[in-house]
Amino acid sequence: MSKPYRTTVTVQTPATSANLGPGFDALGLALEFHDEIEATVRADDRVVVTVEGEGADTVPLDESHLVVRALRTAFEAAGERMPGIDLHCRNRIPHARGLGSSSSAITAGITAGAALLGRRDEKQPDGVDRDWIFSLAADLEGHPDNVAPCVYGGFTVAWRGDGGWHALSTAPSPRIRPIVCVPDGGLSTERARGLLPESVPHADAAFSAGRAALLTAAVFGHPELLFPATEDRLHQEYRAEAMPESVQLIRSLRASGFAAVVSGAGPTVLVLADLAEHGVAGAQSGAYGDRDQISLDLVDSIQGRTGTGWHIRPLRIDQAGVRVTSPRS
Ligand SMILES: Nc1ncnc2c1ncn2[C@@H]1O[C@H](COP(=O)(O)OP(=O)(O)OP(=O)(O)O)[C@@H](O)[C@H]1O
Ligand SMILES: N[C@@H](CCO)C(=O)O
Repeated sequence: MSKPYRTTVTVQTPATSANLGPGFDALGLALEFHDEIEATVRADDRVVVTVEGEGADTVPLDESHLVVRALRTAFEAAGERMPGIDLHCRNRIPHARGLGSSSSAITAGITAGAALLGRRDEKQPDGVDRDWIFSLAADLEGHPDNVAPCVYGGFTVAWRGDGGWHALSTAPSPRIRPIVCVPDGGLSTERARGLLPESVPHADAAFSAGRAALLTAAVFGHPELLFPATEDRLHQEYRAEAMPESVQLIRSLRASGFAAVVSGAGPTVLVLADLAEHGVAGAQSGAYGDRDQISLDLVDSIQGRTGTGWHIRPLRIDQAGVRVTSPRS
């Protein structure tokens, strides 16, 4: 017999940027802009989907909708029959741009399922069972580097080992300000993964392992090392033919000293700016001057290189990950 479900839940999920240069399929960062879904149990068995914002004209509204698949995954994992549901999606994360829209949809659906089922982790202040959600979401996505920051927030390292998926989430240095340059056109992760070779030269693998290790040090205490720490030889060049403008922009930004990388599978370009480097006196001691003004100056400076067709946005790092905003615990 099925449990009595909660009737309505609202869930927010952050955008994410994966890879961060050398951390292919492992490193990720949660960004402070969010999708939101509201799921309400219906009296009948129907699933009714409505969408506003990004993807409203393109995503399917039937059982193949990614959030619905994720909801179903949560109910099946709990051994429960999924009830009929009214699902309303407010999408702000653009699709197929390298900002983790699919991980956001998957995480939102599984979290809503967990909340409707009344599943809780009593060790967490907000009761959200993030480990359970992360494990199911990483299985559905197939790689964990967007899902981990989406679920846990902050800067994450994720991997698969004994006992399944694992992730470590930590707060990066407050000196780091992510700035995204989002183009109008998209590129699916599936296509971008199809461009990767079966194997890479040992020297390139060694180079990338070293840079990924350096990046974790840069993110925590040494943002002045972000420029060398974001060099990659595992994926960006192999995918260049599918996003020539992004690769061109990265070259131009790096030539001017910006730590610029492809965000996720692209084609968005992510700049990891060190506010101390671009800021005013006192930056090293933690007083970075007017952070918002520095960000605007950086945007101006980046805009000078992009030309039209790019949306440039300074963002804060989301430290919370997925949230059940209603009902609150
Ligand atoms: N909110 C959503 N609702 C339904 N489907 C979605 C949603 N978000 C993403 N999708 C599906 O996922 C696809 C995009 O996923 P894809 O993995 O290609 O890119 P991404 O997740 O935006 O970028 P990346 O993985 O590089 O960060 C969309 O085209 C759509 O099919
Ligand atoms: N690591 C993934 C991130 C995008 O989902 C990739 O680059 O294919």
